[in-house]
Parts: sequence; C-alpha cells; structure tokens
Amino acid sequence: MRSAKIVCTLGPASESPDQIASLADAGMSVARLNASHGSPEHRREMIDRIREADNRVETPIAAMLDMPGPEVRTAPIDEPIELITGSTVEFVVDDDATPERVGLSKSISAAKPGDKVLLDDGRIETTVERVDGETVSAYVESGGKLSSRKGVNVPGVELDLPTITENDEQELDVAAEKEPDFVAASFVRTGQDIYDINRALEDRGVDIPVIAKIERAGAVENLDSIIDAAYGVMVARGDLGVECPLEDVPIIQKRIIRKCHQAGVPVITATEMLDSMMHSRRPTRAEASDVANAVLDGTDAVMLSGETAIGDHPTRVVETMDRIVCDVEASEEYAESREQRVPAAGDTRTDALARSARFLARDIGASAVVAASESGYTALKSAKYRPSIPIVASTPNERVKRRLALSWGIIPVLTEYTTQGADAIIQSAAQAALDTNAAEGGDTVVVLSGMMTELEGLNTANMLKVHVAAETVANGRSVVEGVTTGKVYRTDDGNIEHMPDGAIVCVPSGFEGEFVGDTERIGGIVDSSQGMTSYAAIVARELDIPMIADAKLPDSVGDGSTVTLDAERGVVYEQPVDREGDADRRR
Ligand SMILES: Nc1ncnc2c1ncn2[C@@H]1O[C@H](COP(=O)(O)OP(=O)(O)O)[C@@H](O)[C@H]1O
Ligand SMILES: C=C(OP(=O)(O)O)C(=O)O
Repeated sequence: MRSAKIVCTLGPASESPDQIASLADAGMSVARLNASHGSPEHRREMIDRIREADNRVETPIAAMLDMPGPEVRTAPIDEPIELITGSTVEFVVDDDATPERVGLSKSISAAKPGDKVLLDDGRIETTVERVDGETVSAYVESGGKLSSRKGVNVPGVELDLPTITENDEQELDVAAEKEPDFVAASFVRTGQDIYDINRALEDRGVDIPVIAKIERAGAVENLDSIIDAAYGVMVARGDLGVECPLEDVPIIQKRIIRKCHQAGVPVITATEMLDSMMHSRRPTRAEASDVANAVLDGTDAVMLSGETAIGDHPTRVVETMDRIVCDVEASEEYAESREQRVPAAGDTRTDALARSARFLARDIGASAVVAASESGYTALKSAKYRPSIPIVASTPNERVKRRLALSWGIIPVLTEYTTQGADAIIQSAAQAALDTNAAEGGDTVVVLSGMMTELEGLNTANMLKVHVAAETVANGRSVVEGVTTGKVYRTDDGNIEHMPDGAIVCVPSGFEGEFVGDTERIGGIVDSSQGMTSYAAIVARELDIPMIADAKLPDSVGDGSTVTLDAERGVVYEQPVDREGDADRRR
C-alpha cells in the first residue's frame, strides 16, 4: 500500500471515461482540471466523468478544479508559432498571436524597460524595450516554440490584477454547481486571498476546501498565514521557478513541505516531476530522484501535469510514478526520516490522541490506525503524525471520503451513519480495516473516534481503543463464500475434539471462547450470534471455509443432520434426525 498519493492533470490525452478509469487503476487519487485550458462547459462534463469513474473503481478519486487566478496567458492558437531569438515582439491584449505580435489575456503595461517577460514557464525569455500605452515591445533573448495559452510572467512587477478575476467568477460558478472536492487557487499572495475565495464559495452556497498554490515570491513570504488559511497547499514549481530565482525552488519546496507537515496540512509537490515522459517511455534519473526526494521529505502527494494531460502515454507515467514512490516507501531511509519527522504534540486534544495512536500502534504491533471520522478532521490529524501502518478513515460522508484521498497514508472508506453509540462506530471502523485488507481478522488495530456530547464540538476525537478486528456478524450473511455440505455438530463450549471430519460446526449466540481441538477438520461454520463480533468468523477466514453468520438452526436439526451452507441460499438443511444418542457422541 502506497502512502503518498498521485494527482493527475486531465487533458486531451486523458479525458475519456476509459482513460480516467485507467489512470485510477494505475494509482491516481485526485484528478485535476486546469481551468486555464478548455471551456467551463467542458469542465462541468469532466467533473461528471470523474464522479462516474469514482463510482466505477474501488478506491476514491477526488476532483480538483484549478482556478486560473490573477494570471496572464498567451492567446489561444491552433498551431504553435516560433519566436525568433534576436527579434522584437509586441505584447498586446488580443486573442491571436504571430511571431511579431503576441496577444495576451491581460495587460502587462505596468512593466518598465529592462523588466523580463517570460513565456511558457520561462522557456521563452524576453526583455522589455519600450512601453507605448498598452503595447509592450520586447527583445527576444531566447526564443522558441509557443503554443496555445501558455503562462506569462513578469517577475517583480505588480500587474494590479484582482484576486478573483472574471474568469475565476465563471469557475466559481462551475464549482458551485458541480461541487468538485477541491478548488485550487492560483497566484495567491496572502492568507486573506484564501479567505476571500472561501467567502466567494460560501456566497454561492458551497463549502469546498481550497488548495493554495505557492507560485510567487510574495506567497513564499506569507507562507505561514497561507498555511493557516488553506485546507492544503501546492508547491507550484512551474510558475515559482519563474517568479523566483530558479535556484531557490528546491529549498522553498523543502521548506513548504516541512511547514505543511508540521501543521498537518496536506501538501502537493507539482510540475515537471516526470516531464520527459511526455514523449519518452522512461523518465530521466534526475526525475526519478525528484519524485523520490519529495516523498522522502514527506509530501502528501506528487502531481503530474502535461505528462497525463497531453503526454504520449498517461497511464504508463502513473505506473512509473507509483513504482518510484512504492520503492522509496519500502526503504530504510524512508522509515528513518519518517521517524525523525514526527511533529511535536499539537495544541488540540485530537492532536494528542492522534500522536498517541501513532506510538501506541507501533508499540503493540497494530496493523492499522483506524479513524472514525465524520468531518475528516480526526483522519487528517492521524495522518499528520505519519504512522508506519495504514490509516483507515471510515466516514459516513461521501465528500469527506473523496477529500481524504489526497492525504498521505489515508485509505478512505464510506461507512453507514450510525446512531447506535461508540461500540457500533468502533465496530464499523474496524470492519472498514478488514474490508480494505489493511487488517486481517484477529489483527489488532488502534481506533480513534469521537463521540459527540453536548459539551464538545463535532470535530474532537476523545477515544482511543486497542481493538481486535473481527467480522461483524450480520443477518444470515455469508462471511466466507462457497458451498459445503456436512454433518451438523453443535458445540456450547467450543469443544470439537469428537466431531466427525468435515462437520458443520454450530456455535451458539454470544460464543466468545475458542475452539478446542483440530480446527483444520471443520468443514463449515454456522454462527447464531447477532450483530456482534464473531471469533468464528476469524477462524472461517483463516481456514477459508464457508460460514453463515447470524443464522439459527432449529433444534430439530440436531447433531448428525446433513446441512448445506450456501453463500447464496444461507443454511439449507435436510433430513432432521432423531436426537437420541447425541449425548453419547459428544462424550
Ligand atoms: N484541459 C486541457 N486542454 C488542453 N490542454 C491542456 C489541458 N490541461 C492541460 N493542458 C496542457 O498541458 C500542459 C501542462 O499542464 P499544466 O501544468 O496544468 O498547465 P500550465 O503549465 O499551462 O498551467 C498545459 O500547458 C497545456 O498545454
Ligand atoms: C501547477 C502550476 O500551475 P499552473 O499549471 O496553473 O501553471 C505550476 O505553476 O507549477
């Protein structure tokens, strides 16, 4: 099981339902739609497709709508143009582009002679020579091919664009209508920008977590206030490497990851991670190391951009990333750095419980930390302390389930809402650990959960339990599938020493003992316990023999009667036999 998650940008190379499902099978947890490309109508359709894929595949897939923010882009064009090194180019607000006159989405006339204007994440470099009204003339220092709607950066120049542009308003409408799981905010400067976007979503009647993209120098300076305000953070290295000196990016990346981790805020490392795989079948060594190092540093997720949006083999890229991450996570180096990086105790009770759960689980050799988490808060806190075993988050809220797909180490599971109290919550959370194979029947798990009381808010965990995970026995349900026929052998005290080989052992309601004798000889089990944890279920799973749970055999079906256990039909019995002599056989 991989802990760090994979975010994939969808685009022309990965838009069909089958392609999305294929990315999900390869390991995608979050599908990102970059609103700087395509139309709002198309994005509505894409969010629907991501939802359909989420319903089709087992592990949750969240949808992220990445809003353009106060960005400048080059004009939309069908065919790329070539900007020639040594030529002069005019930048104007327009929706067409030629090698001499490049249309932009917004004015850059605040630039002064000598300022740099960089296109396509800095691949094309120009220097401003003259500004005439709205027309900016620049010398092409380093030319190249320019395709549609590439990013434009004028480092160090305040272009005076609003936090929420007209384009963003359109995207916020899409978000309000389709409710993606995350909204990513581009070019934010301060924590206040995030609050403004939260407010804009609230005004539209939705509450969607905002991911702050750190891609300008100002945002790096205001990192703490942004981390405070945002649900999550993205190290958007494409623009960051243009807005700040390129050589600063590696350390800024490490600092952002460290601060987010200490704060328990999910962090995504983005852009050019496996860039050469846009066209080649194998990444460069440097790229493999880049992914590995982000994971070693503790990133929650790694992101693919053009590799999956317009690359030649999107699924292969995800598979490659999956392999790199899995290998790192299996290493001694990773285990060491994870142990060294456990955040100090936080200031909430949930922090304290989650931190204890992490060490408790390690000390007792538990298989999973299980967080029963209605709002996702307890699950996020569990992930913050980076246990060495999976975190199973059981939640009755479908949106929370998808949201948690972004977070390090969390396996989100949807469970039914229960009003039956703490035991039922713990039991269903433990069942989630079994269902996801994070734990096997009989394994110990550490359960974290909250019980709402009138004095405490919804978001606080107040219970930590060491629990043995075992099947919940429900209404005639078959625990282990299959069909088997054998002779009934009833036991009150678990003693099966004298039963016939291949017998169907019937255990009474509430039986909590163990079988005395050779369990290998059991052919099947009928357990009449109701809605409770069953030891028999653990045995059935272990031996892989059919078991029907919560089923009562009438007294007339005595020892020696032939019964069939059938996953479809339940317990089928034939020929009741005379019960005389039962006592003799048992002795
Ligand atoms: N929905 C889309 N439609 C067309 N092309 C896209 C789409 N999403 C991404 N791309 C392409 O993939 C490239 C890399 O993706 P990304 O890093 O998200 O974009 P950018 O660097 O333009 O912000 C983009 O520059 C664009 O060419
Ligand atoms: C992820 C990034 O943002 P965008 O793709 O919107 O340019 C980036 O700049 O690295």
